[in-house]
Amino acid sequence: MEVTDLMKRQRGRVDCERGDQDLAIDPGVDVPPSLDECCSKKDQPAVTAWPGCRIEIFWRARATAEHKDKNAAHSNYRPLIYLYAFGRDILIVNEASAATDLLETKSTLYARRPTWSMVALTGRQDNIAFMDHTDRQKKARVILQAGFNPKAQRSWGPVLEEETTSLMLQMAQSPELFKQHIRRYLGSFITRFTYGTKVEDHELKLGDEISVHTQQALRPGRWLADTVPLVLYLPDWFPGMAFKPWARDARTKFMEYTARPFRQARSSVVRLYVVSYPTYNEHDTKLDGTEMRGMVPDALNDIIAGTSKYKEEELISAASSIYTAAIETTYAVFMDFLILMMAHQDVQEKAYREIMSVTESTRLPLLSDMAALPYVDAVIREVHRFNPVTPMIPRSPMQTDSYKGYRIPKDTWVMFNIWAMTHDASIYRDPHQFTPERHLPLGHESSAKDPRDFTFGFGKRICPGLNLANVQIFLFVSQFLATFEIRPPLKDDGNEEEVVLEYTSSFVSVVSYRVAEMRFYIEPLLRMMCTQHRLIGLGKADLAIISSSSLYNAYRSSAGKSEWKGI
Ligand code: HEM
Repeated sequence: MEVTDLMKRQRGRVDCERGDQDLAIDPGVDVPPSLDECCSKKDQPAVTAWPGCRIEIFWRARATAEHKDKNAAHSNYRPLIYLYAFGRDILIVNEASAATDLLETKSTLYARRPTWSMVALTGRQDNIAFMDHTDRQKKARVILQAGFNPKAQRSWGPVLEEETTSLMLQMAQSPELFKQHIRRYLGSFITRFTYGTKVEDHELKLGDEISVHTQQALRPGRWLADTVPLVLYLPDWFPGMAFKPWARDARTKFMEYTARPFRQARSSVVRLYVVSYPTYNEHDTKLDGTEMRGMVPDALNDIIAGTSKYKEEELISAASSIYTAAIETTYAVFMDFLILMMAHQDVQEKAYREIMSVTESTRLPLLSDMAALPYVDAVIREVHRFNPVTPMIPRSPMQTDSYKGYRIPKDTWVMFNIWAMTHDASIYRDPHQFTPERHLPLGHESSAKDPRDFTFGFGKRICPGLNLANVQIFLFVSQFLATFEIRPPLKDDGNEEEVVLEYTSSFVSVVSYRVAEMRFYIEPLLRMMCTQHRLIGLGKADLAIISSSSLYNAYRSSAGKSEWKGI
């Protein structure tokens, strides 16, 4: 059972033993109910746990009082849950106010991630997301934030607009390959942004592989080394040590993926200097400029010229942290959006009409249209809320802490349950309903809290790529809606299938669907129709307006076969 699963589906009976110590509790202060009481009360939301683990449910009385409103049926979460599992203390924080108290008010204390043995074994120790909150980590974050912030967006925003439009065209030409098109679009933009180079197919494949490795490395309970670190000293041939060669392979691939483009960018910067300044040495401060543009070559320029406040190692950390963090999360949001639109045709239609009222069917939406598309923005917020793609944010206090009378020992894995926060009925009425309208102000009622305040994290380690993510999601969503209609697959009797949503329980979570994945993912897009006024542009400089009805006819005549080239 995964922690993410545990938190999303608190069903079934508690399977627990009484622990011999109240590890996280200061005696005499607001003592929680005993385990026997937790396990025997019928009205308790039962918690599924790992066999043999001890479990305490904190603040039962307070939580019960708070959940008395009419949405209480949906609020199955206690504010804090303590688990002892995998040989460590785990505290699950379900309540938004507790997250704010710990991660914003005590932001420095909680600015650390827990340690995973597999992070170092797979070579991710210099990745911003897993490093301690050191000077190097802070500076690497600043490099990323500066690259993605709204000011810098002026340079990459137009490029992203064009690349999104090209993606729409590619998807219209071969809709059955839509997943590959989306991953290539995400991978190619981020590589171009980071290193200033084009992404090759084998690099995309490698990038996908390292993303899978990262997710596997982070799985709680999967690795014996997380629970028994001593096994790290056993030889490979020892029974149960198969994870070691796996980790070595993951590490080699990760190094290949991150070190090679960095070295390439570096040697290109240096080469240029050597040509421009034959007497060049690395400490030459007269150097300026390189033809390669991107976060790494630009920063290297300054570092080599001695005009930067950053070191090369900080840049390496920044650059090597981007790919998995950016691609998997954004891809998951795109997939959630497609599936949710398939399930909610009325929402799709409303958003489409709003877009058409702004673009008047003459062009695809651009970033300058963002403010004029409040319903599209509401749809995006609701997609984030409905299935936060990083449902758990892990942190660990640097020192033993005390919170509302409870002791949280140093090194406890504190898991912030974002899913519970975005499904808290006291913040979002009918949280299990997909309702974009909740994000629009109505009369005197203000709109619901922006779920992105939760889904991008908190405090000192808030996602540094959130501006890029917001911009890219807006472009994808608005251009997709302007171009395509997303419908469920057809059953044998010709009727549309009912859409039943499920979730994957991976570290980055995606809404999935009960029918076989291929059929589910491909069919709705095979049935894409560009209706009369939905037009596709090829990019600003070279705008080709294609009659959408001719696209549709071409599609019909080819009966959706993969060899169809569209236009
Ligand atoms: C929808 C898209 C995204 C979501 C939902 C998302 C969410 C998150 C969350 C929840 C965290 C942990 C924050 C915390 O501990 O409080 C995080 C960290 C991070 N994200 Fe994102 N992210 C997204 C896109 C991106 C993009 C596009 C980039 C880079 C271009 C990025 C780079 C990072 C990095 C480097 C970290 C680690 C920060 C640290 O530990 O200090 N993310 N993200």
